[in-house]
Amino acid sequence: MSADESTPVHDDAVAELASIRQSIDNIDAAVIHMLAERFKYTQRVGYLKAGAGMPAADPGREQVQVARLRQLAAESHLDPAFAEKFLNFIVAEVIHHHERIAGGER
Ligand SMILES: O=C(O)C(=O)C[C@]1(C(=O)O)C=C[C@@H](O)C=C1
Repeated sequence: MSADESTPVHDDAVAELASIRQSIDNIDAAVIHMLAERFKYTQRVGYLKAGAGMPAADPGREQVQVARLRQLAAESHLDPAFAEKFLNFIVAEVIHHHERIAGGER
């Protein structure tokens, strides 16, 4: 019998997979909503920094953020290296936005 044929075990697995995928989709939606809020705040920071002549990047602040998120990740059984990469990915995009704002782009 091949794995894709209907059996009680297979049907249970299909139902559980569908249920887990609903939760994954809910979590992905929450992540997108949280990122959208974060970028709204960082846009405000971009205008604030540009108006005050402050540099787009703040490596000292980033060091504190990385240390904090690595610690949180470890406590949550998430790979700290992944947490650091994820933060760096977001912050690089924010710095890009800040530079565009400082350069007069909206
Ligand atoms: O806190 C700031 O100064 C920001 O500009 C925000 C932010 C961030 O996205 O968290 C982005 C760039 C900086 O290098 C540090 C942090």
